[in-house]
Amino acid sequence: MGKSFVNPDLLKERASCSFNKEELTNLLDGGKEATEHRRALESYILSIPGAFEGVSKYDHLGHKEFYEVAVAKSKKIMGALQVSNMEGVGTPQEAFQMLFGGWMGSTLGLDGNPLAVHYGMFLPCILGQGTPEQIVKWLHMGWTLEIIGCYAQVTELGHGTFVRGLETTAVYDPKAEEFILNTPTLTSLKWWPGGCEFQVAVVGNTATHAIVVAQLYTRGECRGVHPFIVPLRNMDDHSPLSGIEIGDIGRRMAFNAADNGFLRLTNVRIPRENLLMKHAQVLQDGTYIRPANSKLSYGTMVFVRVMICRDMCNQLKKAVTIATRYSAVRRQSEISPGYGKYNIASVNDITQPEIDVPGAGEVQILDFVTQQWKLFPALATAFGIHFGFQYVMEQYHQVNEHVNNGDLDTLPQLHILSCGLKAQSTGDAQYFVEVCRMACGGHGFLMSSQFPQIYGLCAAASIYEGENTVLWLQVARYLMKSELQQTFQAEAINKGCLFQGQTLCLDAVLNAFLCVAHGRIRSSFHNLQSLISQGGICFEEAMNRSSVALVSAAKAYIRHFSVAQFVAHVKNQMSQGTRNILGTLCRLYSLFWMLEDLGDFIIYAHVSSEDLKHLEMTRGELLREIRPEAVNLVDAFDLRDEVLVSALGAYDGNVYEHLYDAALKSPLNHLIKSKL
Ligand SMILES: CCCCC/C=C/C(=O)SCCNC(=O)CCNC(=O)[C@H](O)C(C)(C)COP(=O)(O)OP(=O)(O)OC[C@H]1O[C@@H](n2cnc3c(N)ncnc32)[C@H](O)[C@@H]1OP(=O)(O)O
Ligand SMILES: Cc1cc2nc3c(=O)[nH]c(=O)nc-3n(C[C@H](O)[C@H](O)[C@H](O)COP(=O)(O)OP(=O)(O)OC[C@H]3O[C@@H](n4cnc5c(N)ncnc54)[C@H](O)[C@@H]3O)c2cc1C
Repeated sequence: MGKSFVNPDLLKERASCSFNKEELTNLLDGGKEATEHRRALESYILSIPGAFEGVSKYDHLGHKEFYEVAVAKSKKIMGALQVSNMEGVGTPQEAFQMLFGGWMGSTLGLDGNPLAVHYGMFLPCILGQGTPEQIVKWLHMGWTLEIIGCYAQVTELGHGTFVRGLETTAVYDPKAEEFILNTPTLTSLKWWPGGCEFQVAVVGNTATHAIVVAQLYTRGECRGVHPFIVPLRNMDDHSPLSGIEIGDIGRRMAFNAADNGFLRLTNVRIPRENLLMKHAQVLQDGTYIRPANSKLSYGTMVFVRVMICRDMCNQLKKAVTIATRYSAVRRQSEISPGYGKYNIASVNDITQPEIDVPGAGEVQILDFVTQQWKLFPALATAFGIHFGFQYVMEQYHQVNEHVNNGDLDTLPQLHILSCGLKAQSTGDAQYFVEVCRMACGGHGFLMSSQFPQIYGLCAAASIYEGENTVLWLQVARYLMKSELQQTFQAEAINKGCLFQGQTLCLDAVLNAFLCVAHGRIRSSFHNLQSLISQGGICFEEAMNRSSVALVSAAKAYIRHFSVAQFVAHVKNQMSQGTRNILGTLCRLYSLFWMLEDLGDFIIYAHVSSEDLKHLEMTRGELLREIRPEAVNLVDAFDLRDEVLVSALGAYDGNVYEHLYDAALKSPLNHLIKSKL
């Protein structure tokens, strides 16, 4: 693509860096070896012929062609990974995680990935909900793509959020030792199951099986929702099996490389063994054995919510890398005459051929403080999401181990943390990706910038796996009911001054977030109690009446958690330079989110007008501190060009050449040429 040298503005940005970039990359990866391992895996995946095909290759395709290319390409990459021994760089499972975890998803040059649900949900669901025998039976076929699964998990045309209200039924027939599945109404059609084409087998490798969640009936009694493996297609010719009607629900705002489908089941019979029976069982005679906790069957949702945090972190890192590099290269307007020229002339270590930089008297748009106030909080928030994800992932493993040992005590906390972080990370990422897009002006609106795809993925994640408001209300419900309530009865003590000298003190800031969380929770609790005791209404009705404030309380609780994680990481072992820049980012993260909820900080943390003046001055200082480090910080995310797939965000910063190359791929240009 165009020039082989690096844009001089980016060279200048990279010429001075106050911290060790590689150390920061290692810190994010989880150690030096982890970075090396990731890089080797990336290179391996990218060495598969046809894996990376540049920017905007498929943007112009129609729905069907786009999906066909996506399935063929995914299948090819997966196939290559499975037949190779991966030359000691890792396992296919790790490669799948990389491809589907938001890190390399767009490497395919596509919008989402048609096998993500198969590898990210269908198989984890079997692993989490199946008995050892069921895992042996299904897992291998899944890994090798002998079968492809989709996740008709919950959502129906008429119900998504309210899982208990699903209408699909699975009635046990003890004579045949089979379940009979039905979607008896229009509203009970499974709707949205994603990731694997439901339609006619366009390229011969579409969903063959589904995990279907249905109301289980045995001996005439409804036992609640349970997961079943339902074969969908004849394995020889891929035609739908008897009683199965399947289709595609149409093009969506984004995610169009994956498809979403619908499914009608009419008297579909499956063997008893197709009920995933790790937690609840139906014996041959129809005896029902209850799970230790009815919510254990929601385990896949918990897992996926945790993984969404990682995905959002990766998406935001991409967006902020693209926007920051672009802002360092893009020159527009003058701050004062000659300001921009002076910037370039001051670079003394450019090893590039002499080039004439157009607009050299104009400034890098990254020098506009308003631009910094758009990008740097986004950058800081990417770190915030990263540390939150790390913590909840560890918790997930620990709680899973407890559950496997029969100890369910920590399940509610994990549910709440995963709901809260899923809602916060998707909300923050969606917000900041849009900010980054707008920070790139007109070019950010192009598909070749990659922003539309990234934004679409974040917007979708705010809805799927639990719509965010609903998840915030789960957090709030826990806060209102749990033992924590006792703790929150006591007012958190305001530790006074937010500043130590001129510096925003992280411990004091953390305490201010705690005061806000306590205050919000306490006030919601008192409101709830008075609605119940004086208003004479039940808990649930009182929850609904207070729900706007309850969502704020839940958000304050989770934001305090995230600030606490960030502060804890700044205190970890690392070199002084890296600690300084992480500390600066942590201050900016805290300051940004404090200013977003300033009213709460005034009420509950007693932030004064003096503090506010000081905070605004500190904002300017933090932005000035981050400015010379910004490009180096996004470089430390270590997102290769083939992973970013963006004309605006390439490492070499040759934005205009890449934009031109991408434009030439438009099929309309081929029409013009042929007429000439
Ligand atoms: C590449 C990416 C592709 C993306 C693919 C996307 C896939 C999907 O979107 S799949 C569909 C996902 N669907 C959802 O996430 C539905 C969201 N709804 C729910 O999770 C639930 O219905 C609910 C949590 C909103 C409410 O559940 P319900 O059964 O109605 O619960 P109750 O109100 O009766 O009881 C609440 C009770 O249960 C506790 N609880 C709820 N969920 C869990 C859980 N997962 N683990 C542990 N505990 C859970 C909750 O805390 C309450 O406890 P108590 O207050 O003690 O009663
Ligand atoms: C791209 C994409 C992929 C998907 N993939 C899958 C998949 O593979 N498998 C699958 O099963 N599903 C999938 N889904 C469906 C998804 O899980 C649901 O759309 C989601 O859970 C929200 O449910 P809903 O659509 O019923 O929204 P609704 O619940 O109807 O929400 C609409 C509004 O009502 C509000 N609301 C609803 N209930 C409450 C409440 N109790 N309290 C307060 N407010 C409430 C919500 O906040 C929201 O504002 C996918 C969705 C998308 C967008």
